Amino acid sequence: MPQEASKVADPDSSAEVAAEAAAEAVAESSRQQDEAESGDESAEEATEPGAGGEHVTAKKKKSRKRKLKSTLTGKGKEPAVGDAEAPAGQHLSKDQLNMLLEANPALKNDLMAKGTGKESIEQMLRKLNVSEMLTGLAPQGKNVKDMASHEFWKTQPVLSFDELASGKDKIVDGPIKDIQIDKVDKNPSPMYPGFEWVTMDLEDEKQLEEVFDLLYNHYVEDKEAMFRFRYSPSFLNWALKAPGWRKEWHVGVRASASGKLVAFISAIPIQLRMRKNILNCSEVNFLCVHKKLRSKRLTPVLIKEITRRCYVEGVFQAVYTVGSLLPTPVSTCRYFHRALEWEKLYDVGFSPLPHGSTKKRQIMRYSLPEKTSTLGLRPMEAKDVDSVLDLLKRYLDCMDMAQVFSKPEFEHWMFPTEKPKEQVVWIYVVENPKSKKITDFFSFYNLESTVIGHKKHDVIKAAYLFYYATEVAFEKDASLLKPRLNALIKDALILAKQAKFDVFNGLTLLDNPLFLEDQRFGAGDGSLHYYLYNYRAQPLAGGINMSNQSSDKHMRGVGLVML
Ligand SMILES: CCCCCCCCCCCCCC(=O)SCCNC(=O)CCNC(=O)[C@H](O)C(C)(C)COP(=O)(O)OP(=O)(O)OC[C@H]1O[C@@H](n2cnc3c(N)ncnc32)[C@H](O)[C@@H]1OP(=O)(O)O
Repeated sequence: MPQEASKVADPDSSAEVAAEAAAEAVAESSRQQDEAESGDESAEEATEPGAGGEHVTAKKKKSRKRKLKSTLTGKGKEPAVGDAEAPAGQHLSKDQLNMLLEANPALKNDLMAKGTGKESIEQMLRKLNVSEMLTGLAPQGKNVKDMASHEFWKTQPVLSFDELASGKDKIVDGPIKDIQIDKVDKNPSPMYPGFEWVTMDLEDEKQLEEVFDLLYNHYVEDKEAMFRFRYSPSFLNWALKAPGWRKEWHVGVRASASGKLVAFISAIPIQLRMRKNILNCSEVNFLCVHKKLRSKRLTPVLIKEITRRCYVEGVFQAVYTVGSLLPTPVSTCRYFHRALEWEKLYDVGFSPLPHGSTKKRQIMRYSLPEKTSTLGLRPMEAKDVDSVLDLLKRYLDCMDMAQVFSKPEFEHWMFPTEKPKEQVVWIYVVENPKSKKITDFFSFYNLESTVIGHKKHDVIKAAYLFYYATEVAFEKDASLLKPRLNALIKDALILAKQAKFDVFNGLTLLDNPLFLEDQRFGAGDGSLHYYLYNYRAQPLAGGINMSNQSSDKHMRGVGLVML
């Protein structure tokens, strides 16, 4: 699952969203400056990482680039970004504007931070265009593309910004495009000259290591490039070989001359329930392009190829998560982080020292008891599988969107029998001491982040909250759920600390808003957008309110945890 590496938002900033937008503006202007300074030629030079002995003249490179662009986009020329105007806010009714604000909680916050007090939010809204409204990044609109500027995405079967803006109540859940399997191309799409497609064989440790290396050096970073996800080979082995996995869905690109792996995209099959409909779906993840091959439009080629490989297998829908805004999220969740080793997180720049606080006070704030307190809590055992799966299924039925777990899938994800080199997932159950029934469970997985260029620490060890469920969720008295979840998650924090994790991360999905604040999770600076491919659906609650804060009034839309 992919996403943006998030860290704790600085609570001292007057409006974190505005700060985030400003940081993006700086990054954008430095990027433009870089481009202006480096010129086309050096960018060309950069397109062949590790291409070893291959000798290509600058002229040849230019003509190759032109040829490529037309082959890959199917057009001779791509219109410049921003050629087409998005519909202006003025065309929307008050109801539509309100609906947009509701669909995009970050926006209101942003407008309030930017407002002069003279204009109402509604007046400010009317000055924006639709895509700006949807993104919540309105004041930095130049970083946000409207639908027409998404040269690739506007050609794909995904919900457009305008469709959402024209009224979410009008959206009827269902496939966008009817795919005729016999018309699907049996051959891979054309690849850039000098590069070639490869189907990675992840049963081969060397090839698994190659994927690890690519991601280790080039995968998702936070906005300031301080941290980069470090998915271990054991993790990748687990994530990419879920029941029903297909080798053909582990797609790589190699530089022909050197054989170096320079790009990757993957999918695994899942059954996804969207409200009442069950979709035979693929979950797309680990899209990565070598840093020196960026902005060459290799991504659309990779996406088209994984799409083709899914279509060939009769899989016509997909789900994926991305940290950045594309057309058009079905939901958006926010990252939250609970410090376990606050001082280390402070040292590496992950957690700020709030104004007026001291290091000592922060360490105290995040201290935890040595021992767990839930009666009957213990590591899960093989004999628990059926009861825990049953509990999880009933709990996930309370969510609008969730994976439909088969027993082998449940075992793979939460109780793997194969013991990897590095432990990936932890799972605990609560057994009622009298009835011996399993009443609750929780799980978390291990995903480290590389600390880029730090003298003292090279890695942050993060536990990510995975699935959990409790019988209390089905009690008539809804007020019982919050204390129960708080007790369980507090124990999860204690166990994660015992397992030497530095931080415990979670999103605003499932019922998480019921405990994030009480368990001292801090809001992160990253969001995670959920997307569906070839499926139109009314937006789902992502656990955040109009001010982008965790909210128990906006829960139970997203029940799918992606890695
Ligand atoms: C039925 C089966 C369907 C299967 C397919 C379902 C869809 C799956 C979709 C994939 C789900 C992946 C889930 C994950 O793994 S999300 C994790 C993505 N990986 C990273 O962030 C790792 C670090 N970054 C990189 O490796 C590169 O920056 C990437 C590869 C992200 C973009 O490389 P680059 O910066 O060099 O761009 P380009 O010049 O090649 O291409 C530009 C075009 O690509 C669009 N773009 C940029 N980033 C993403 C993104 N993360 N998802 C979808 N589209 C993206 C962009 O809007 C533009 O299109 P348009 O705006 O002009 O239209």
